[in-house]
Amino acid sequence: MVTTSSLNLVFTPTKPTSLSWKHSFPSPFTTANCTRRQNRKAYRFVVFATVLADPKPTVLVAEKLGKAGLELLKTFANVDCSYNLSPEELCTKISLCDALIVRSGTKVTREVFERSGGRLKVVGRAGVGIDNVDLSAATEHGCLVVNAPTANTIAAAEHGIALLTAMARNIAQADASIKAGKWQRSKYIGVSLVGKTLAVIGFGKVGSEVARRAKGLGMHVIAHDPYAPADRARAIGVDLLTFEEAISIADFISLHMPLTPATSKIFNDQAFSRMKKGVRIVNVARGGVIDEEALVRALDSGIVAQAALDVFTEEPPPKDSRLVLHENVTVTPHLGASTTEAQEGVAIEVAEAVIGALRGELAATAVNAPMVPAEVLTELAPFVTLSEKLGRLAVQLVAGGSGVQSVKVTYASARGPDDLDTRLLRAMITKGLIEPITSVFINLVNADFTAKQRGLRIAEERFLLDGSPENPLEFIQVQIANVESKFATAISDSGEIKVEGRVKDGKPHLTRVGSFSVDVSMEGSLILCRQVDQPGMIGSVGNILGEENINVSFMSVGRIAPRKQAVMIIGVDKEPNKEALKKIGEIPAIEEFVFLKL
Ligand SMILES: NC(=O)c1ccc[n+]([C@@H]2O[C@H](COP(=O)([O-])OP(=O)(O)OC[C@H]3O[C@@H](n4cnc5c(N)ncnc54)[C@H](O)[C@@H]3O)[C@@H](O)[C@H]2O)c1
Ligand SMILES: O=C(O)[C@H](O)COP(=O)(O)O
Repeated sequence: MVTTSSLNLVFTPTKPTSLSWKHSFPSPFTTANCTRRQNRKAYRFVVFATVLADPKPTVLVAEKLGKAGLELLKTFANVDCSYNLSPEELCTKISLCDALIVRSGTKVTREVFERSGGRLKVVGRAGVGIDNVDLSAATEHGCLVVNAPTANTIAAAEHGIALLTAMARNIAQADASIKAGKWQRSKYIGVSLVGKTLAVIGFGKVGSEVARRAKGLGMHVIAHDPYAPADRARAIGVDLLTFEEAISIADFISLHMPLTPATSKIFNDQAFSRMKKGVRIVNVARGGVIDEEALVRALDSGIVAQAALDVFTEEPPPKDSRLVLHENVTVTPHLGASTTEAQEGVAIEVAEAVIGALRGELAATAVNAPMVPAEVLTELAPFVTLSEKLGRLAVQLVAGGSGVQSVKVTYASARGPDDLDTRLLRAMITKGLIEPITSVFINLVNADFTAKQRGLRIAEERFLLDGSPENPLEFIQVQIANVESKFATAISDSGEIKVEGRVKDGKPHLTRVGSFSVDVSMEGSLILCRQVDQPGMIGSVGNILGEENINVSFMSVGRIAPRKQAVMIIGVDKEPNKEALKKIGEIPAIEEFVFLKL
């Protein structure tokens, strides 16, 4: 069975390679089972290797982080805690940093990535919302973004409930009144929650915890979330409705979705006009999901009786903000995640993720890389190495390399397409294809972007084999179409450069070049020769290399038939000088040859 898809990945590196892994941090594959604090079974990601001159990386912590997280970071990195940096100060410092940790108060803009000069490898968001990080720019610059998605969930849910109850009983206003010397019992009559309908918009981690707690208060809870599984809602006794249905029947609305282009100002004049008169709104998500001027109009007209807000479009909001000063509005300064417990948890969660990413380990909380289950990664590890080497080898066979635009990758496997996740392999082939001909560093994050930018199209094919699906792959074939080769032998009968490899005893092997079957371990550097098949060839080439003190690690000959043409592959420990290569080319029986670095 053959299926085809074009390159559509965001992703990358993995195991150290001689080009990309020059520091002594442990390999991602030997440390894959890093411990995570909570709920970490789900997914891990292959991140990347960094090239660091200083054995210790530098982590810039730009906002206050819990002590335990800082201590953890200090065991691994030089930690620079510089709070309240101006945008310009951040951009100036960033070129000296391998990682940056922020909360919601720091805008990590495109300029930050540009000014990092490629050194910034990971941005850690000590919290959930990543709307303050320019994810596209991070991806384009191959910078991983990780967050701390679970440690502040309960704190945010509790804050939502605190605002809900405080708003319903006018706690903040009554407190201010009594402190101003007044005693206004009839002014601050509240409303009851029991039996009222609460619409939770965004039924994720925080939303579902709010729903659970609101049910405990005797409320009827409904929710809207286009992506939430119905069974999760059912399990808590919550009906999932459309946006219009949910907002039109609710007495209270609590917001818990991320700020995205789709949710920006979703609560606008039109939405408010559909609500029940006297509705009450809580927002501990993001200020930007509400059109704040429209909310002021809705409060003035009485459509919205009260609002309790922890988040604002601009933080801090302007001192004269009509919304903040409105008598029916209760506000807190983005305190949802601000409990001692949550901040310690978030700090550890983000510190672990950042350290793991800098070590090149598999990170569980990446937000701009594809999710690949840990067990898949472990199984595919040797094929990951093979993929990169095949890409690296194939592109070096192209005459003038940079004209590569159309690549076909064939995966031969006894597994069905659904049982073989090839995203990692495809990215490593991309890495192998692009890195030798550019100065671009390719990793899990930017492989897709870089390939697209270069107009490189990678089509994937599955070749379904009979037999046991125990081994994920039998072989991988990389073909480059519409190019000339500097080693004509690598061109297959159908006109493409073709190389094929397999994993043998856990090691990558080159098993085909063009139409020739070969079998060599893919290590170090290779000399590929096409020659007339005759005795003494191995000795002739070996002598020339010996004279230059170049160690030969292996030799392999593949031939069509005795005394006809053969392909000889010689593994060498270092690059022969020009003179030695010239002498090899002058051996009469050698028709063509090429030197390749793996
Ligand atoms: N105030 C705070 O201090 C604080 C603390 C934690 C989280 N938050 C914010 O709360 C929000 C939720 O956090 P979380 O941890 O529950 O995230 P989450 O990813 O677990 O949940 C978000 C949910 O929103 C849903 N969603 C996406 N688009 C939607 C749309 N158009 N309409 C309705 N639902 C939509 C998603 O499907 C998801 O289920 C985020 O914006 C986060 O930044 C704020
Ligand atoms: O998205 C979040 O995690 C919260 O908004 C918390 O933000 P903070 O880290 O700035 O408190």
